[in-house]
Amino acid sequence: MPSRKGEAGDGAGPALLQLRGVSRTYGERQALHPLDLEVPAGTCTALFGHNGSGKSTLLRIAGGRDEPTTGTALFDGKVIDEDDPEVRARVAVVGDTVACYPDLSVRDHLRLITVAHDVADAEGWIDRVLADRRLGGHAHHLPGALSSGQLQAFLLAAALVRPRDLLVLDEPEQRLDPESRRRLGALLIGEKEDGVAVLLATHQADLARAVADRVVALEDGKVVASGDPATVLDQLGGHQ
Ligand SMILES: Nc1ncnc2c1ncn2[C@@H]1O[C@H](COP(=O)(O)OP(=O)(O)OP(=O)(O)O)[C@@H](O)[C@H]1O
Repeated sequence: MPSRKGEAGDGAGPALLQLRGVSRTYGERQALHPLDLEVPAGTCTALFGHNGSGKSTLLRIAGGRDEPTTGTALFDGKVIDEDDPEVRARVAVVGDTVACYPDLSVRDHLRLITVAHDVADAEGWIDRVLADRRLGGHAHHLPGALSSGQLQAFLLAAALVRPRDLLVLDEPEQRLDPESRRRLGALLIGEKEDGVAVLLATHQADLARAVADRVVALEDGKVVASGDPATVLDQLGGHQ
């Protein structure tokens, strides 16, 4: 992966991501009740829950794209602020949209990201990430010409051509075919081996079993189960 600007540590110190008493209210709606969550470097936590259970809300806070109504969200010991250059440099977020320029190709988008993050040997990284995501034949296409699964792979590629110590992903398995899903699992295991802290929301129990060290189940914005994947997923019936 492109060299990181910060060091993730060896996992022995405080967790890279720490949420303490974090809640989020939208008007009258309590999307998240106060919760604590820690994701150490080199580990993966998977959020599980039905539509509307609060997963994306939690991910937005963890990625610095939203602020908690109460509580504190810390990245590497500092309050997460999207405008903090360190957060921008070290936290990569894979959401369900990307700010696309309709006239720029897939490769040009990825180039812009590598320039912003000062990545050495950018073209080499871009080629590798495109090939790994099975987008090699689409480098010169415009985003509007991608299928929904290819667009999902492109969103992932945008996070992978840049350095990162925390990777936040919102249902990255959506719209991927079986081979791309298999590669996604292998990718996330590789991220952990590289010392990256991974936080993802998923509806796919198999993915959580394969990559997560911890599963947190949410229901109506509350944590209803938390622990090792086998225990929590069995408790949930393993088929949410
Ligand atoms: N910007 C917003 N304004 C008002 N309510 C919101 C907003 N964002 C989310 N909500 C509400 O907060 C609750 C949690 O939504 P959230 O998107 O976090 O759920 P989710 O678990 O990610 O769902 P899904 O699996 O469908 O993506 C929902 O009831 C939703 O309607």
